[in-house]
Amino acid sequence: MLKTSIETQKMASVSSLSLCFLSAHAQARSNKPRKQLAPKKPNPEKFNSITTPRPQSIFSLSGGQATTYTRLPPRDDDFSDSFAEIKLSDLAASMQKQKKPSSGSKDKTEDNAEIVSDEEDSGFDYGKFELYEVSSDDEIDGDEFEEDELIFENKGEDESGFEYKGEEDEGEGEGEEEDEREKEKGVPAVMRCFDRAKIYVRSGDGGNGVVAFRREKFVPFGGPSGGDGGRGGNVYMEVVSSMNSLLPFRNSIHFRAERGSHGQGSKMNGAKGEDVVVKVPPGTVVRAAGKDGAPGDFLLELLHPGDRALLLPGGRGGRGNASFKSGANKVPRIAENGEEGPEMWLELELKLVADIGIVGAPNAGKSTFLSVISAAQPNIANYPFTTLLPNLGVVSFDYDASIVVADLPGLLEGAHRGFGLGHEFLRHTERCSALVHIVDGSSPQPDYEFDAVRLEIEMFSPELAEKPFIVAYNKMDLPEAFEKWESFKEKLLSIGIEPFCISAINREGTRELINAAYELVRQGIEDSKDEIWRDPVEFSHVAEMVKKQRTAPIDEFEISHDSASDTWRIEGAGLQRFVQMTNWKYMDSDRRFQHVLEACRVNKTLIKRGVKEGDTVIIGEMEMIWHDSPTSSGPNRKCLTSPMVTDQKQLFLYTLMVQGY
Ligand SMILES: Nc1nc2c(ncn2[C@@H]2O[C@H](COP(=O)(O)OP(=O)(O)OP(=O)(O)O)[C@@H](O)[C@H]2O)c(=O)[nH]1
Ligand SMILES: [Mg+2]
Repeated sequence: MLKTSIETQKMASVSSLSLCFLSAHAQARSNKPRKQLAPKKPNPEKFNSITTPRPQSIFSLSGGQATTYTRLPPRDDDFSDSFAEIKLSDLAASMQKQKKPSSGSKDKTEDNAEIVSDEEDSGFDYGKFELYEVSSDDEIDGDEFEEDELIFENKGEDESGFEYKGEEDEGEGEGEEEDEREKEKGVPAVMRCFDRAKIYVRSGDGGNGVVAFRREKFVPFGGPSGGDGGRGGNVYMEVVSSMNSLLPFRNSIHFRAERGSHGQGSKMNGAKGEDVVVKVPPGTVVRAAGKDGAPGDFLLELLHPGDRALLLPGGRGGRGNASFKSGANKVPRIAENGEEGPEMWLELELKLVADIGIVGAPNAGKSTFLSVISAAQPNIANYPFTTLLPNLGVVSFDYDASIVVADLPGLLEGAHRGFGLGHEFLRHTERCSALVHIVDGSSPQPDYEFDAVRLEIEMFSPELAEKPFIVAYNKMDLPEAFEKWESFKEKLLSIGIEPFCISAINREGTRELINAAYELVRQGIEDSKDEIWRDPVEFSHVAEMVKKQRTAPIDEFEISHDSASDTWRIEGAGLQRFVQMTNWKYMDSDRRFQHVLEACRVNKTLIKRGVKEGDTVIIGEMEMIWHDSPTSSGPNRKCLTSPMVTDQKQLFLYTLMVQGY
């Protein structure tokens, strides 16, 4: 609705700039500590760790379809063929077959026979494999196995988790998008927020200038003395080394700098608004928020602690009437509003800056390894997916040599397609110079587990698969791991990889392993010596971009016409800024506004385009009515004649309303 009273209109225009903010919502979820189980019985026999490590050559696997890794059946054929055929859905079917008879009176041997016959079609004996695992573990440590078995049965029944979810997602192609959404919802908030955040930043508005005149004893005509408003606070983004996730942005997503103080009499300028500094962890990528789920434009990448970028400069303070004094107008009754501070929604993405990434299947001992080589204290327990978020640890080698090691959640079949947790966090290894691949030696098929994880890495990103890596065969203190070490080693040697064997829990072989990994990192640094001398990064380009937009010439505008509503819309950053800073409260503002419209040829262009009496003209947030001559305006309306306009049509300004009210 249009208001017609000029006074109320003016008041409205002053307080008109309302902004709508999206509200973001995040709920905290407690991170309940899980029960820690006792380690398995150690093998009294000692093992010989390999002490002549060599950086591994790049290993790439052929094959298409991802496969299960920890629960793969024994295979006698070529592994690359098998990858193409194994389906998780087959596995689930066989697991269900296996469960049915167990509730009845059949014994294990009967179960086994039934499953074998069922799998004659698929060609893989998953059920048999599960039974094999039961009996083998049972022999070693019956009590402990019961817990393991329970966990995997629950998964089969879709009560707890990840594997079964993967099986559902595998389903029909048409529901893929829906599945993706469900999967996204299924991830706990703490995991979603670990490395992604959406925040709102706004720099401070400039303070308003004021109209004031010096009135002192013996100074009867002291002249204009209205001070300028202070500049609004800036928004900075700074990298702090103490942060290693974006989780703090779950609680606070709005960052607004303070507005500048208003000017005062006696030529007192307003104070500058307080800056706001958004603190982010090293490795944060900043993008402008995209629309409709599309990724926004890349803005910045902040890698090193201490990096500080000016994102949004504060708005300029409005000038007071002292600044408008001139030879022609010695008593100016005009002052400007402060410039509005720019605002932005930003998407933050964290890619951890670590030198080494520890990858492997769930429960392989990755966190245990990190805990023994560094001071990090990740959760360690005898079940898969103990680690839900990446852990970082710093390993020192010398006075001045240290590396950052990242322990990632376990990788599951289909991780590259988003199953399990690995996919969420695999990208954190993109900045690593090398990988340490931990293989659980006590798993039934360590070599298949190794192949499957390698395949997942390759499917996720070929660049990642090309990074140098070291293979560590863990849990050598356990008899079952010790037995399989020789065959595992042989297999890897046959493809040109020299594996390490370690017992992370006993700290055996771990020092040699991390030294070898450090050697890889050092070598990588040597190789890319030239690249390291990066040019000093220019972080102010975002602020420059914003400034450029805001200081666009006032005579650059576009006019669009809607003939249905007789509305003319004038778009131009410079002109809009000018409108916003015009303080309609003061007498001379209207006159100045008319001058500017004439000078930048807005009136002429409108006349040329055929504007007529009573048409609505919108510039920025101001809505005005066009009158062909001063006399055609109503009695309540104030007509302003510009000295530059004589007998032609003029745009007479009435501050009728401000959009948004
Ligand atoms: N016997 C033995 N047990 C080990 C060894 N290393 C780790 N473990 C045990 O293996 C279990 C899993 O260890 P974690 O370090 O949590 O394994 P992880 O790879 O981080 O597991 P996720 O975080 O679930 O992916 C724990 O019970 C550890 O105590 C080892 O060298 N020997
Ligand atoms: Mg872990």
